[in-house]
Parts: sequence; C-alpha cells; structure tokens
Amino acid sequence: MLHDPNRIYIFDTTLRDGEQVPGSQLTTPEKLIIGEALESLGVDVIEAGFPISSPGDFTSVVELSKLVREPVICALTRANKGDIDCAAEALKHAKRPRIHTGIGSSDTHIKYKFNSTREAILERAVEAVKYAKTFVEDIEFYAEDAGRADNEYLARMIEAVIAAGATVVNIPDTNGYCLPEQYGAKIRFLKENVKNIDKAIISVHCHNDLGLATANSIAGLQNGARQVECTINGIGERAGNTSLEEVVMILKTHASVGLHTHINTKQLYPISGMVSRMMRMPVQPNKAIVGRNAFAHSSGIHQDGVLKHRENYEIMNPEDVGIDQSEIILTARSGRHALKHHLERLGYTIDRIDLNQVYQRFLELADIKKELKDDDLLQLMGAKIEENFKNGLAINTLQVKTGDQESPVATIRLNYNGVEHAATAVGNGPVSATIKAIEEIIGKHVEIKEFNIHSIHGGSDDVSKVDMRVVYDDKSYMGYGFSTDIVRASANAYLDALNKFI
Ligand SMILES: CC(=O)SCCNC(=O)CCNC(=O)[C@H](O)C(C)(C)COP(=O)(O)OP(=O)(O)OC[C@H]1O[C@@H](n2cnc3c(N)ncnc32)[C@H](O)[C@@H]1OP(=O)(O)O
Ligand SMILES: CC(C)C(=O)C(=O)O
Ligand SMILES: [Mg+2]
Repeated sequence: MLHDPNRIYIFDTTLRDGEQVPGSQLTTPEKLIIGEALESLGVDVIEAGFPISSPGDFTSVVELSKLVREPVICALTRANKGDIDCAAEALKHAKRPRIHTGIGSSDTHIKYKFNSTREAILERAVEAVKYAKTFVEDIEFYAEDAGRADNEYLARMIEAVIAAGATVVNIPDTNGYCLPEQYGAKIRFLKENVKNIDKAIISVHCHNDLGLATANSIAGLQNGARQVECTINGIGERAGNTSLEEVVMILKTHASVGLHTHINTKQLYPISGMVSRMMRMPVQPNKAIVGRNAFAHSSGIHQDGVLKHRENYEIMNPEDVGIDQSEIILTARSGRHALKHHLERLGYTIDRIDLNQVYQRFLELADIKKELKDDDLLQLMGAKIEENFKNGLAINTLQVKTGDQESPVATIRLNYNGVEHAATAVGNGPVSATIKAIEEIIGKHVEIKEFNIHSIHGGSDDVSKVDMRVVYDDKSYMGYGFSTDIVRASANAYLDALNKFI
C-alpha cells in the first residue's frame, strides 16, 4: 500500500469542506478550473463534493471525475445507502474513484445527533463501508468528531471498518477541540491499539476553531498518520480547515521531521490567489505562507537584516512558494538602509545623495502617508533637488519669459561643482529655452528621448509630474521633477537625470 513510508498524501478538500463557507459556493465551471490547478499543484486526492447534497454538486463530481486524471477523486457521503448510491453514480467516470463515508464517533454525536448507542453506530459504520465497497475498491471512512471521542471506542470502530474494507481511516477533529499533544496521542493510540491498522492509511482532518488545525495535523503526522486533509488558504466551515500551504511548507522547512509531499510548492501562491478570488474570500494579509505580508518587511531593523542577508528574517525562500521576491515596504518605521535600497533601485547613485537630508524629509512624509510607494519617493527626490544631492546640479533661480509675440527666453542660475553659474538661452518654447540654458552651463548636449508631463490629481492648479529619459554615452537615465510650474518641473526632471551621471 505505502511504498514510501515517509511520503505524506495531500487530500485537498477545498471543493467540499472548503466550500462549506457562507457565500463561497462554486459553480461547476469554477470547480473545474480549481480542480485542474489542484492537479497541477500535485495533490494526491481531490474531494470533489458531496453528490447527494444538490444536483449542482452531483454534476461537479461527475465533471471533475471526467477531467482529472492523476489525483484520486473522492466523493463524500453519510453512512446510508442513498448517499453512497449517489456518490458511486457521480464517480462513474473517475479514473481513481474513492467514496468517503462515515458517521459520528463521539458520545455527544451518538446521543444528541443520532439518539443512538455506541454499538448501533458502530454497526452502521461497518454496513456503510461494506456497501460502499460494492461500488469501488478505495473506501475512506471518517469517524466524525473523533477529536472528542473516547479512544477505546474509536479504536474499536476503526478496527471494524478496516476489517469491512476501509483503505483510509480519517480521524477528524471536527470541532477543532484538541490540543496538539492530545491529537498526536490519539493517532499514536490508534497506531498501537488497532490490530489491523497497517492495512489502512490514517488520515488527519483538523479544524481551526482554536487556531490549532495545522499544529494538530502535524502532530498527527508525527505520530503515524500519512494523509492530511486540508484546503487552500485554510478555508472551510466556521474557522476553517488545516491550510494546505502551511502543512506543505512546514514539512519542507523542517526536513528533519523526515516527511515529504509531492506538492509543487511554486504553485502555492498562484493557486491561493485563484481560490481567494473565485470564492470571494480575501486572504488575511498576515496569513502564513500566502498572505500579502508573509514576505514583506516594513521595519528598519528587519529591512536592514534582510537586505544584508535574506535569511536573517526569512525562514523560507519566497520563490519556493511562487512569490518573486521579498518586499521592503517603506514606512515611518524604515531606516536608511531600506531607503537607500529603493533609491538605488530607482536609479540613484547613493554616493551623490545627501542621504541624511533625504531621510529626514522621507520620515516627515511617511508619518503622514503611512506607506511610501515609488511615486512618493520620486516626488521626494524630484521636488527639491537642490537639497538632495551632494555637490549636484541644483537650481538657484529660474526666470522664463514666454508668450506668442516673442521667442521664449530662460535665464537660469545653477550650482554646479559648488559654484554658481548663470546662462540665458532662447528656445522654441519655455522648456526648450530652459534645457538649452542648462546645457550651456554644463557644456554638454544630453539628448532627451522621452518626456511626459502628468498632473497628479488633475486640475490646472495641480502639481505636475514630469518624467524624462535622457541618453548620454549610449546609456539611458530617468529623471523625475515635480512642481506647480511645469517649466520648473521639467528643469527638475532634467537635472534629476543629470545628477545620476554628471
Ligand atoms: C463534518 C462535516 O463537514 S459533514 C458534511 C457537512 N456538509 C453538509 O452538510 C453539506 C451537504 N448537506 C446537505 O446538502 C444536506 O444536509 C443533506 C442533503 C446531506 C441532508 O439533507 P436533509 O435530508 O434535509 O437532512 P438535514 O441536513 O436537515 O439533517 C441531517 C440528517 O442526516 C443525519 N446524519 C448526519 N450525519 C450523518 C452521517 N454521517 N451518517 C448518517 N446520517 C447522518 C442527521 O442525523 C440528520 O438525520 P435525521 O433527519 O434522521 O435527523
Ligand atoms: C466529513 C468529515 C470528514 C468532516 O469534514 C469533519 O469531520 O470535519
Ligand atoms: Mg471537516
């Protein structure tokens, strides 16, 4: 049965237990798209639905059975003939069909859900497995609410269903009640006390009511279970199920546990986004592995550490889960290393910049704006270039005369190499006159290849943003300028670009 004793089978129940979330039901076409993505992710089993529950869910199981080839396709039933007949019919086209049947195993369920007795429930469990076995070979049995069930009774039930033909025995902590140690001990108890346990795979199925679903699943695996039931993003009934990406990355990160899966981890992030969008279930930003902030660093000490050596603050490589790279988010808690990193990324040579000066202005802006994006940094650099660069080119004064009667003339006073220089030039417009005057001072022609003016919010009294690409010595440099005066913004952009190489 198990060729590799350390291989963990991933049973994905996003389309069944995951879908038991208010407002997140999926159409058949949506389930097929997710089913294909799960197959390519490398899951071993896809729980496709609960066929008796609705004609739509029945159709989904039928279509997934036709579409998916590699993973086992599993359908859920209660322990009764009607549900099992329906599941068997829905699975008719599956290459590897599995019926997942079961019944409550805790005294609470036995008494208050079924108004029954332990013996009668055990008999129903066995009957259900035997009946399901008449349709397919692969039968998984779930002992619902096993987390709260008496271990001796649970062991008797599991032994009986394995004898009846169950190939996988699922020990759900349906209500997310157990502590990891308790759940691990429960699995170990079954391993040690169910005589025929080697004839079946033990499966863990944990819920997150106390935030322990992943920890409990891992405890179960460490104590002998070899299948884990989980969902993408941990979605599911109430507080959700065990999160697939968490279990997979825990086993990958802690190789010393000695267990492994066949999941293509680089697809974890893309499939998380797909499921979140289709199910209209946003992923919380601090969600482990796939949350927006899982590989984002926003405080200076961490950012410095990550920039020096990623592993100072990252235990996983973001590329391993399909995220291009870690993010350094600029906030008022960032330090100079993070600021420098982004300025360099935007093309600035740090040696030329008065970093302390820029950092002080950065902090003032960050206190107001919370998070600074590239445009904010470019504005910071392009609005007051006279303050940002050490010995750079900076405007002292700029006077422009323009109109439609005379040729436009610009007179500019620039600091260049620490000395003030002045020049006056005529152009075919106020910007060209200004650029010519600057060129006269620096004694070079620097060609402008791209030149765009935008207003930031719209409106004639708005701040304009100029972005410019210049070419010098066959290399391109970007410059950005900001001002309420478009000529001044253009001059700033030109000087911002020049300051990167002159
Ligand atoms: C822990 C889990 O996640 S279990 C799966 C939960 N998922 C779902 O319930 C979604 C799909 N469910 C449905 O569509 C419906 O509940 C159906 C079609 C299954 C049943 O609908 P209804 O026949 O109207 O019954 P209803 O849902 O109101 O009640 C459940 C019945 O199933 C019984 N039942 C519950 N679990 C089991 C079980 N494992 N085996 C046998 N009977 C069960 C209950 O005792 C109750 O029976 P009763 O009418 O004799 O009291
Ligand atoms: C149907 C079973 C496997 C279940 O989802 C649970 O007990 O949580
Ligand atoms: Mg469940």
